Amino acid sequence: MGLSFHGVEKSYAVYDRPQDRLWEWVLRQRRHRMHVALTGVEFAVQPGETFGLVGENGAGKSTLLKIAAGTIRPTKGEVRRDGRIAALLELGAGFHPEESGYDNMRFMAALHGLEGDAMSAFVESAVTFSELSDESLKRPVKTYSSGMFMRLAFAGATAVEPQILIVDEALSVGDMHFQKKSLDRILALRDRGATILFCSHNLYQVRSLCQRAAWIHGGLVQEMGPTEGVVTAYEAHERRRYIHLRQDVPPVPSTESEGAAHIGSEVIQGGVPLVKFLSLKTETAEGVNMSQLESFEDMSVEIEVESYTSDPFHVALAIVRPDKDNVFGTGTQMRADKQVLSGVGRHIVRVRFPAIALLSGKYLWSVYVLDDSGFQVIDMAELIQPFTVLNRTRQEFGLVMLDHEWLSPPLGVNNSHVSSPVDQGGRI
Ligand SMILES: Nc1ncnc2c1ncn2[C@@H]1O[C@H](COP(=O)(O)OP(=O)(O)OP(=O)(O)O)[C@@H](O)[C@H]1O
Repeated sequence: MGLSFHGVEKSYAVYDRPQDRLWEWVLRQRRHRMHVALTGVEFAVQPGETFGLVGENGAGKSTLLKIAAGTIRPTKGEVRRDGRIAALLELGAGFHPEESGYDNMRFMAALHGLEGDAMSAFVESAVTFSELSDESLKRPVKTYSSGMFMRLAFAGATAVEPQILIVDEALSVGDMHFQKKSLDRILALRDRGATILFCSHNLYQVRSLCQRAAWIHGGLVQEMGPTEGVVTAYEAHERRRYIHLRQDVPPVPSTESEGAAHIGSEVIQGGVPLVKFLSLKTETAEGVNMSQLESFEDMSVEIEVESYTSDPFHVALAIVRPDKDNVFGTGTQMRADKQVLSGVGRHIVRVRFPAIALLSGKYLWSVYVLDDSGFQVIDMAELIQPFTVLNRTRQEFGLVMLDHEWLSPPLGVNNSHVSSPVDQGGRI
């Protein structure tokens, strides 16, 4: 069923100097030490499931993906794959640089065992998806820009409908238009029941795409289960690591202009975003963009974006703590009517928070512009417009006021002589 790992372990032989490999062979004397990159991996991904892998650099994710794809063998244990597999790893690594785009697609088809009409259909499907011109496809691939190269590689890798798909940061292939196209192809495969193993440093994408996830740490599966819990645990670990490394916690922008450093297209790979975040404005009875507000005030938020395309998109926003914990996030893709925005020009999104239930503390905003699937981030502005909330009217503490009701003792009863089992435990 799908893809499963049984007691998988991978160790690499590490040589201090390249020549030690030769000396070891000549002298028949061990000149290496073993580095255990992965151990005790045991889980299964079901058909139709998208399973995420998260973890810091060097944790062992790529090793696990390569073992899943069959490009390297585990030292111990085994992987079972039930179905045709496509791996979007090291895209284009098998290309012959001197050969044309067309010929490389024919080689790929031959590797899949395709001949005649089936080969022609494969090549046709791949070159159409790549959107490369006939002239480009006749040239050797070594003359391609890296974007063109990756587009053809992605198109070829997904031209045979896979039942198992291994994806490693492949969603950052090419420009925004192609990234969206690639993501749509992956989502379509998922909807048709493919088993997907998805590895990314983009935790937003892992959260939105994957039902379950594993956090790999030091070659071990540190945590595994429903995505939200796993990613949250990993984020908490990363924060602790960051604080430990930096000693002094990085300053959170304290003014709007400092916050703006995080805004904009530099976060987008491949150029200018097709929809750009412009501004966020908050309003309470006290005024606009107040840096301080009271708990339980009515507040409205207005976000302005500009679209340079007629493609539909969504806008999401989050209230965030300075340590980056999300307090609350929502987006137009979560509205009951799932209404998308579309059309070239400026758009305004307004949200009202009646009697906002934030308690005393410092908060910031994060805004995301997303494609129509709600997965791909087109533009974002994180940790902007800090504001402080003061809770002057109530004594409850914490981040937010939760609706609650005291059930015992009943209202208005003087129970000073009554003791319940809970009271005996010293709690109320
Ligand atoms: N061919 C190799 N020879 C020796 N050690 C290796 C080899 N490939 C990977 N390693 C080591 O194995 C460990 C896991 O590496 P891996 O590439 O799987 O990590 P990763 O989680 O994918 O990291 P990243 O997020 O940076 O891609 C690292 O310590 C790495 O140095």
